[in-house]
Amino acid sequence: MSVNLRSVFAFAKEYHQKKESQKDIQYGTAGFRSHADNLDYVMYRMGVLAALRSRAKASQAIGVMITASHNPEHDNGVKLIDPLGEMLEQRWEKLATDLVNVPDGELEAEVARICEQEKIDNNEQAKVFVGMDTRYHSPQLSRAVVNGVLALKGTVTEFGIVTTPMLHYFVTCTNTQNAYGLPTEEGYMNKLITAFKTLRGDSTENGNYKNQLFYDGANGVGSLKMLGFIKKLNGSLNVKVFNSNGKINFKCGADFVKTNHRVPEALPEDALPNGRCVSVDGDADRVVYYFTDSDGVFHLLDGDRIATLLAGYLKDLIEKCGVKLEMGLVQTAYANGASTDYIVNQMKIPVSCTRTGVKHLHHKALDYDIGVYFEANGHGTIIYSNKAKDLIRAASKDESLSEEQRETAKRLLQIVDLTNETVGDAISDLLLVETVLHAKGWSLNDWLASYTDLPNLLEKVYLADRNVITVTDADRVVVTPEGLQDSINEIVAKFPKGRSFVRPSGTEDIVRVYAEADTRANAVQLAYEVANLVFDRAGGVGKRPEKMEI
Ligand SMILES: CC(=O)N[C@H]1[C@@H](OP(=O)(O)O)O[C@H](CO)[C@@H](O)[C@@H]1O
Ligand SMILES: [Mg+2]
Repeated sequence: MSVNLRSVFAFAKEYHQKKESQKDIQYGTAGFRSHADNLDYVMYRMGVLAALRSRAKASQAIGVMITASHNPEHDNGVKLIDPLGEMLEQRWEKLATDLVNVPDGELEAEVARICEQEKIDNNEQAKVFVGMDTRYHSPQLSRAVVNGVLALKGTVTEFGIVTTPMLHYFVTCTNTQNAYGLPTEEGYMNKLITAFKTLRGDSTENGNYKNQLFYDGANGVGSLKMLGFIKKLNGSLNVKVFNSNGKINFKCGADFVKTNHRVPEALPEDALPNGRCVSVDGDADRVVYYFTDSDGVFHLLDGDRIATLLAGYLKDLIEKCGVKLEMGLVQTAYANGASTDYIVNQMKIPVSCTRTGVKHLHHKALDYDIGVYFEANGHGTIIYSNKAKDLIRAASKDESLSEEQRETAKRLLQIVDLTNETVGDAISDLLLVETVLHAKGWSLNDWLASYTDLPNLLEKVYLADRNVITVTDADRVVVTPEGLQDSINEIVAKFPKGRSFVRPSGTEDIVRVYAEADTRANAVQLAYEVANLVFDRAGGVGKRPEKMEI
């Protein structure tokens, strides 16, 4: 079979045209994201690119996930998954951006250019996996991706509606010849549930830990899949699902809860007070915990908190079974300063800070034998090196160790199985958190007591062009406009424990302002001053940023 690149253009011109009015878009923090109406040609071209990527990677499977995660219902998006389940290599993000932005008439030449540059033989097999979230426009956009792959004579496997982490998992399983697990929904669920049940044993309650979880599915694929899990969990974890049938992410989901610092709509009455609640986002790769206490006060346990809980527990198990492994924790600048302080000074675990976006965290976490990485918004996982897995496996069989040490090593092996190492996975993460809370006999209040968050705020500022702001040093320092960083520093210096930074979002047309300080009033004032400074110095549009309620 020989592939005629002209057909890529002919197909596009006939069925997936790019209008001349389409503005350039960029492969951002998590792929392309936009209003669903603007995405047909983007999807088609990403199908083309995925086929090319597969050929460039010795015909291994490449994933294409259609989702706009935590964005509103009218948005959609697409991200590519590399052979080992990682996010697309950054060099190819640039190719993706170039391919999407050329006019139809230049498409054939652009594809030829990529083939030449990347030494791609279009007669090789191309294998592409496609998955989508529950948005009503996802099936239609999925057709466009499939057509893109077929235009290049690749083969497509459609997984239908799946969470983003499930598709990452399927890609990894396939490319490891099933060593990581079976690339089916059944295989994924069985792997997690078997490990979870083994870790939990017969008792489902322990100390302050109660076997009842309230689960906000963000009206997305996360609710659908959790309903499937519940059947297989057989009561080993009681989960009450809510927000399973409405508008995706609307007044619910992990992003809503984290950003607004309040419970989602439709929280069941029996979750109050003190019920253990959890929210995932629209594609179920993020998770946050929360509860409302007897005085009606809301408490959030976010990604920073999850990272400390999991890392602390792993550290204890590793020490107990006596294997020598270096563990590290990776955060972004959005991590609460109190969490970083706690990890470094109390837990004595090394911490690194990377740019926003899990691909950066994941990459850094690979430097450790065991790398725990989480964004504050609840997106993260744990990765275990082969060395770590080998040493733990050897310890589980080592007759020179005590029975207790061997059992601890076995427990660690189950924890490894319960982790979706390919990417942050809300369901796997929550099963890990439940396992640790259960083992410790902790309520959420016990967990909350480990450290106290600094009051913090995340604000949005609208600019004519958000890209006038460029940043460095893991997003913490503004490079342009010149002088802006000095002015931010002057404001920050006025607030005890003050910290604030500014960066353009990679998923929305906004600039984000983060602020934290010793009191809520100070954090609010700091965010307000920095947001207005950015508005004035960087070309703000629309209404000036207002002061958030205290
Ligand atoms: C402050 C924040 O939460 N930013 C999020 C958000 O990215 P932005 O580039 O900030 O829009 O979406 C990303 C994808 O889900 C996620 O990785 C990241 O953490
Ligand atoms: Mg998401």
